[in-house]
Amino acid sequence: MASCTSSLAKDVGELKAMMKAQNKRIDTLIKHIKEGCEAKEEVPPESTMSNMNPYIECLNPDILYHLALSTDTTDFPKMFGDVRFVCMGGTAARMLKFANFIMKEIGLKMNSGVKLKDLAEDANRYALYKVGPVLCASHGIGGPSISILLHELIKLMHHAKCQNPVFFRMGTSGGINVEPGSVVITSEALDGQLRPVHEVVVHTVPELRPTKLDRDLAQELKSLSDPCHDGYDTIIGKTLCANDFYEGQSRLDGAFCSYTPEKKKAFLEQVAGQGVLNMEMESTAFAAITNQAGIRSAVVCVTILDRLESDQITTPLEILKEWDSRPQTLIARYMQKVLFDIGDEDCSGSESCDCAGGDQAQPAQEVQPAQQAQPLEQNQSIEQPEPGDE
Ligand SMILES: O=P(O)(O)O[C@H]1O[C@H](CO)[C@@H](O)[C@H]1O
Ligand SMILES: O=c1cc[nH]c(=O)[nH]1
Repeated sequence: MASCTSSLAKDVGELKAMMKAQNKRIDTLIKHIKEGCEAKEEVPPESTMSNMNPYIECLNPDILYHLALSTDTTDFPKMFGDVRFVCMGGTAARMLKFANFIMKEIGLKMNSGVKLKDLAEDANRYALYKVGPVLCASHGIGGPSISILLHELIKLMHHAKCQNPVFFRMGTSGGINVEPGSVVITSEALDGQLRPVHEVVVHTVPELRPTKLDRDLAQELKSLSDPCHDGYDTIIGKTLCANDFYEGQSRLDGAFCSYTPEKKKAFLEQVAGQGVLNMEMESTAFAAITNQAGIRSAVVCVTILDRLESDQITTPLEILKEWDSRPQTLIARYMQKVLFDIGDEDCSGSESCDCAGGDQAQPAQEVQPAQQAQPLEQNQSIEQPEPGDE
């Protein structure tokens, strides 16, 4: 009964938020109608990506090889110009699951019988789904894999003239002295030598790029967790990013092992003593590359074991699946907040708003009509069923 009531309350809250967003949009449209045709058509500004390679402008077309997208066959501003969130995770299945989940969470629908289309399927490398303002991409395993994807996604953002997109990595990790199933939001990503850098070797010379993540974003994400209600902890701490799952993470169960169990224990205790809560394999590249492009970003990973207890992952698949969705739930809450939480706007002068001015909460950014409870439009990942398909 209690859970039914709280689920209804959540639905009502979401519907109210969506209606407020609709009302705000209607106000804008009414204003435009009043201003009539005198209003000039807005030219989209350039993207907000910083430090872009100047030679990109010489590429005609620019081919994003690993995504099978090219500027001569795709209208990037039309197709991707509305993207506000880019979510990345290791596997295609996770990202498809997230794309379907976030669709519902932000009030979008597809007709029954259609399914999401992988926009990068022709390249057979990464999966790419678009759902309204959310782009979801799988990045594979390790720094080189996520680095290639980030180069191409940032160029995609640049060509599409995207404005201030926020990037997330939603992953799994090995916790250190952390209850399995907990969610860790990374405060600082450290490499295998415990340096807060991502090393890129250019012309034989190692360049060290800082792995800066957005502190405010991490705090805001944490504020959206609710350990009592969620049933698990969400904590902020350092993440060790290794170049390998086995020896790179001091496991004793790889094909080779050059250290003793005592050395392993000492290493894990040493890093835990330095504030490291978990280990995974992409956070340094993700943090450094998004930082270089001036993109706000966060790494949110569930811990699937406590490395002080074991190396092998023995948790049943069903439980792992549920844990896998925990970072997704938190990130979805953030997106809902940004898209719909417009409770404190002063709507006293509104022509369509029925609230008596200001429940608390953050000002929300405007939601485009195509992002509200409507069928997805043409620039989304929609695949029509084949004749005869269910
Ligand atoms: O769960 P994902 O996103 O794949 O991330 C973690 O899992 C992989 C290793 O199993 C590494 O890529 C590590 O970073
Ligand atoms: O122990 C773990 C679990 C998931 N991913 C990792 O990189 N390490």
